[in-house]
Formats: sequence, C-alpha cells, structure tokens
Amino acid sequence: MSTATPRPLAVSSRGPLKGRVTVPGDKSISHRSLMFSALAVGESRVEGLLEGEDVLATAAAMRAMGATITRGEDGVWTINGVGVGGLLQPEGALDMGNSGTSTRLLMGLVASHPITVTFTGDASLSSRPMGRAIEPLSQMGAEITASPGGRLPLMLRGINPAVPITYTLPVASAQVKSAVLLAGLNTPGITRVIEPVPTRDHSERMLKGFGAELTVEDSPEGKIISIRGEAELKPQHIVVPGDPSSAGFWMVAASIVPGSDITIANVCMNPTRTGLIQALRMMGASIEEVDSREVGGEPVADLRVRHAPLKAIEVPPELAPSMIDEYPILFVAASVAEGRTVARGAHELRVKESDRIATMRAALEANGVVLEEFDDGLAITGTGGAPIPGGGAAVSKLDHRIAMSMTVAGLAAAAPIAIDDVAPVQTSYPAFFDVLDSLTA
Ligand SMILES: O=C(O)C1=C[C@@H](OP(=O)(O)O)[C@@H](O)[C@H](O)C1
Ligand SMILES: C=C(OP(=O)(O)O)C(=O)O
Repeated sequence: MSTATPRPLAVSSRGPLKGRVTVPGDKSISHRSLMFSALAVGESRVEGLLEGEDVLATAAAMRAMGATITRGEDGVWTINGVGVGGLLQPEGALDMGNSGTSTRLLMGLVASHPITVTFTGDASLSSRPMGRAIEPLSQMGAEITASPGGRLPLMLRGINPAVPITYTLPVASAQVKSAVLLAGLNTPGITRVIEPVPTRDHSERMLKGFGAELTVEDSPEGKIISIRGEAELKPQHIVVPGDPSSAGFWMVAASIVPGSDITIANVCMNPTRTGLIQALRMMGASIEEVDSREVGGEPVADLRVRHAPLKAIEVPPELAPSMIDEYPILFVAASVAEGRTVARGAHELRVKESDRIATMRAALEANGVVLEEFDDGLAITGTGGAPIPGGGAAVSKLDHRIAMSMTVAGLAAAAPIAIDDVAPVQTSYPAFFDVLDSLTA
C-alpha cells in the first residue's frame, strides 16, 4: 500500500493549465458498486471503476468473502455475487489499507452475517475512530473487540439474525449511515437511520437501483431512511461517474493559476457532493456547467473552469457535509484569494486520513501563508492573487488529499514546495501526476 515507499516531490509553478481532463470514477460509488454487486445474485458489470488502492482494498475484501471479481482487458469489471446472507468466512484478516469507507461499510455488511472478521489498516487508518460504527452495529447484536480508543485492528463477530434498529446519527457521516443500512440488508424487518444533516446519498440511490426496498422520508428530526432486510439484490450494469472530489484539485488549480482554461469531463454533480463548487463560485470562480446529463442514476456535467480572481468568503458551515473532503483544496484557494476566508464547522476534518486542519495549517504556514487555527477549521488571509511565497516543506501524513492539495499550492507558489511524500495519491487518484503533466504540457 501507499505506506511502502515514500515519494518526495518538489512542486513549482508551471504556467497555465489548458486542455481537457476526465477524472477517475467516483470513489464512494466505486466502493459501493463492488460491495452491492458482490451481494447480488448473478453477474454485475461496472464501467469506470476507480482503480485506486482504497477501492482495490474493497475488491480484495469482497473476494475474500466469496465474490468473484475480475477486471476485463477493456477495463470493465465483472462481479459474481454471493447473495445477501451469503458472505463467507474469510481465511485471514481483511487489510483495509488507508480506506475509512471500506472499513466502516464492510463492518456493516459483516455485522449481520454469521462470520468473524478481523479488520486491519495502515498507520493512518489505525488512528481513526471506529466507535461511531461500533456503537450502532453492537446495538444490532454484533460483537466487536477493538484496539484502545475504538481503533483498528478490530475483530467483529457478526450475528444472524441481527436486530433491526432505528438509529439517529450523532455525527454527519455517510459511512456510519451506510454501515447501518448495509447491516440492515441481511436483518429481518426494517432498519432505520435518521439523518439530521444530509450527507452523500449514494448508498440510498444505488441500493434502490439494485432492487432493495428502501424509502427516504423527510421529518422534523431529519431524513428517515428505512430499508427492509433479507433483501434480494439484482445484478446491475453500473457506469461510475467522475469523482467530484478528484475534480476539485483541477477546479482550484485552474482558478488560481493565471491564464488557465480547462474542461473537466463527466463530473458527478450529485447535490450532496457539490459544496466546493458552491463555495468557489461564492469566491468568484468561473465554473461553467456544460452538457448536464444523467449517468447511472447520478447527475453529471462537464465543467469549464477559467482563471478568475478569488475573494475571501465565510464558508457556510452547512456546506460542510457536501464538501467534507474538499476543505484541504479549498484552503489552497483561500491562500490566494483577496481577504480573510473563514472556514469553520468542520470538526470532522480532524479524523480523516490525517488531522486535515493541523496538517494543512502546518503545510501552508511553512510556505508563508498567514492563517489562524480553530478547533473546527481555519481562517486564511490570502495573497490577493499574488503567488504564495512557497519555499517550505509540506508533510502529507499518509493523506492523499494533502499531497494533491499541496501540489496544487506549488503551482501557485513563488518558490518550490517540497512535499515529503506524494505516494498516497495512489489511494484515490493514481493518474494525478500524469494528468497534471498533460494539463501543463
Ligand atoms: O461514504 C463515503 O463514501 C464517504 C463519506 C465521507 O466520510 P464520513 O462518513 O466519515 O464523513 C467522506 O469523507 C469519505 O471520503 C467517503
Ligand atoms: C476521507 C476520505 O476517505 P476514507 O474515509 O474512505 O478514508 C477521503 O477520501 O478524503
């Protein structure tokens, strides 16, 4: 995995970004495509799957639990599922690598199957809190023994039949929501999740597409998502739309490097994912949607992004769930905006692949950016369009989004930024540096 060999890289400005880029398949949808196909009865096909380390960890885990998963020479993946209830006891521990999504969603799946699974991960993943998934899954009857602080490695003994619950999410987390819904798939009766703050809804959309009986209702407490268990999933042909989180790096790069004009093709525009676009537009970014359409049950568009002077904003905290993975790159945009951008209400950043508030603060500060750290975010005083000073180090802390964000910062810096390790980009965007080369050729 990406921990193996660190890859240092010094990034300097390369001039304007020009041309057209197709971003890789959405990571959230890719994980779910493999998991749900592996639980369907029969053969599913997935086009445009993200072939990053995180998703490959999910593929390996589903194989270890009985699914047959192959990649054709045309890049189309074929999955023969075992059926809901049919997951097999894996022989060894499941290595989740760097992937929180794989871990929490698979904990949910295993919880209602009569198998016992040990989950392990890299140093980053082993420092992240799993208590948020352990709590509801224990209520459903799973027995979970975790490392101190509710961390990996952990052992989960699933139960069949599990107990259906109604669970109100204490944190805005699509992973926890999905863990409970996936446990509900093989649980008799109705399992409900109440979501006070909306988060990405790919599980809901896709489970319906696979034929599960799933309903979403609005209530004063929030969205109530109900799934009827002992579901039968029907195999699907899935076309994975492009990842808006990966697109975010190019949106910001083109916005902040003078003379840039790019088109990012096939970006998933699901409203639970477009917070960065909203925030950048508030800052004055030029992002034009071209050819809006639907792909695989998700809204999709091509985005034309041209350089534009950015102005500081107060980032509305209610946008947080729809741009939670995009704060690191938003901090880079804020670093060259005119004025002081304040982004708060994003506590969750502290428990991602790294503490993304502290990691970005250190990396930007070392490169001359003026900022202030809060428990739940950063305030950043931008250069007003001038290059950021650069010339410092950036420590990526096994966090792909830090490595990519600081690369983009380097494109807008007066002196090179020395990133200690960009190998983590493999988790979500293996072609990132090839695309950068093509846009700056
Ligand atoms: O459900 C998902 O696919 C994801 C949910 C988010 O995590 P949380 O549920 O922890 O907010 C996000 O940060 C992660 O990259 C992917
Ligand atoms: C938080 C992320 O992923 P995960 O939780 O799956 O590790 C991310 O991709 O930014």
